Formats: sequence, C-alpha cells, structure tokens
Amino acid sequence: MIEVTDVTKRYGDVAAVDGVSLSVPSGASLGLVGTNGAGKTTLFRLLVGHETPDSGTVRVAGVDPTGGTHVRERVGYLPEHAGFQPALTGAEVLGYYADMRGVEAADVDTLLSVVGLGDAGDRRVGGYSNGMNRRLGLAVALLGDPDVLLLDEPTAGLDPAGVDAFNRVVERVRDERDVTVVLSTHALGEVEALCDRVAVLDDGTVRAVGTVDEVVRSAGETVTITADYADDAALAAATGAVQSALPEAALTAGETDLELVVSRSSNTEALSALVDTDPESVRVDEPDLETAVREVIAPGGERA
Ligand SMILES: Nc1ncnc2c1ncn2[C@@H]1O[C@H](COP(=O)(O)OP(=O)(O)OP(=O)(O)O)[C@@H](O)[C@H]1O
Repeated sequence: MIEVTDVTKRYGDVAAVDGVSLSVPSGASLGLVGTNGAGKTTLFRLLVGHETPDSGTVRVAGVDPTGGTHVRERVGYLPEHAGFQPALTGAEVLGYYADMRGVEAADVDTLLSVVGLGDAGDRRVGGYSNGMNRRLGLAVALLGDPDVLLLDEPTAGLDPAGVDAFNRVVERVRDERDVTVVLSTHALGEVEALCDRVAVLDDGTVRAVGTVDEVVRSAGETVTITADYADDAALAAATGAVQSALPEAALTAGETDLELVVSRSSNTEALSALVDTDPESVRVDEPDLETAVREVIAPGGERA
C-alpha cells in the first residue's frame, strides 16, 4: 500500500530524508517516531505528493503521489499545523472541503459524529478547543473515505483528555474502516496502543523498523527481575538458593532486595527459582518501546 524506496530529500545542505526505505501493507498502522527534525514531516509531505524526492521512489496505493489528483483523493492528510477559518462553523469547514473533494454533503454530518463533534457542528471553529480542532482536522482527512490516513503529530499539545478523545476516534476508524494509517508522535504509548508497526527516524534515516514487538526485542535480550524480602536473613537465604539454582545469572543484592538480570530465554526458569525463595514481592522489567527507541537514536538528539 505504501512503498518508499531509498528516498532522499534535501533542503540545501540538509538531507531531511536520507535514503529511507519503508513499506506499510494495506490495512496496517505505522507509528513514525524520532527526535525533532528527524524528517517525519518531510516524509509525510513526500507521501502526500507535496514534495518530490531528489532520488528514490514513493508509491502510495501503487501510484506516484506527485503524479496528479487521483492518489490525493485516496489519501487523507492531517498536517502538523492544520488551521481553519475561525469565523466558520465546524459544519461549514467540513462542507467547504467536501465541495473541494467532490464528497456528498450528507457525509458531513456523519463525519462530525464520527469524530465526536456531532453537537458542535453549528458552533464557530474559533471557539473550539485544541482537541476539537484536531478532531475537525481528522474529519477533513476522512472525507471521501480514504485508503490511507496520514496524521502528523495529531495530539501534540493536547491535554490528556484531548489525547484520549482523539486516539479513541483513530482507534475506531482503524478498526471499522479498511484504512492504512501512518501516525507520527513523540508519545510512544500512543504507538503501542494504536500501531502494529513502528519506524524510528533519526537524522533523516530509519534506525529501526518492524512490528512494535520486533523493535522492542531488538532493544535487548535481557530481562531484570527484582524480588523483595522481609529481612536480612530471608535475603541471605534467597541469595544462596538462587546462586546454586542459577549459577550463570547476574545477581545484585540490595538492602532487602535481590536483582537478577537474565536472558529472555531463561526468564521463566529464573522467575520460578525466585518465587521458590518465598519473597514478599517480585517485579519483572522487560525492555519497552521507550527503551528500544532510546537505544537506537544516536546520542545528541534534536537537530534544527
Ligand atoms: N522547507 C524546508 N526548508 C529547509 N529546511 C527544511 C525544510 N523542511 C524541513 N527542513 C529541515 O529538514 C529537517 C527535517 O525536518 P522535518 O520537519 O521533516 O522533521 P520532523 O521530524 O517533522 O521534526 P518535528 O518533530 O520537529 O516536527 C530539519 O533539519 C529541518 O530543519
């Protein structure tokens, strides 16, 4: 559905996108994450045909997006800084874009309800909250029932309730319509909740790509298990027992806790050895997406 092959896009000396290859199958949802200036917006602009690559190819639904209106009709795009005429009502804004895209006016009411603005359609957009504005932008992107939905940092700057409301709509749209979603965000929890795949972009380059699980696993093969004990005697007894049960494991004894770093494959064995020592509590820390992203992004972070 989306095929980006060895694409480079330069602005003067800066390679905003530098040899990027990505593939997103039909109906999949990809989270695009990375530092500020990593090239996410440039990649969106290439996907929607607002920019032409200097080299490489972009195909969306099998077509070059710069080649005409056909592919743009199949793609819904919510840009990072979408703004609407404050004097217009939500319904008027949507009606205006529906006219431009040749979409039935009847769909406007349905879409307002889909994005949770069913009761706010006749209110002026100038009085909308940030979250309502973003959901109106999502409704605009959904006009014409696109095959591909491109959302560039749609929840940036929203409060937690606004983020939740927006993401609930994305979740529903993803589940109910046969749409391929690409979403950029700095909130990795959003990727874990909404996306089945993730690409980590840094300095214009893809540093990691795959299913969320694959990228998390690439972060490391170790799991840390921590067990707490009632007193020194219990801790000492447990340390001895675990040392003889798991001679290979890295053990660190704290004041009343024992920390064990083991490979994923010996996770179950280690956990059961620790449970046998009768601890007060046990905690298992596996690497998560945040750990993985931190590991693959080069130190130094943001570029201007
Ligand atoms: N029109 C442009 N002219 C010159 N440089 C640009 C232009 N657009 C982007 N850049 C540069 O290209 C690089 C990538 O920018 P881009 O906006 O794609 O990153 P981003 O990942 O979307 O960042 P952010 O998370 O801050 O939105 C940056 O160094 C940016 O300054």
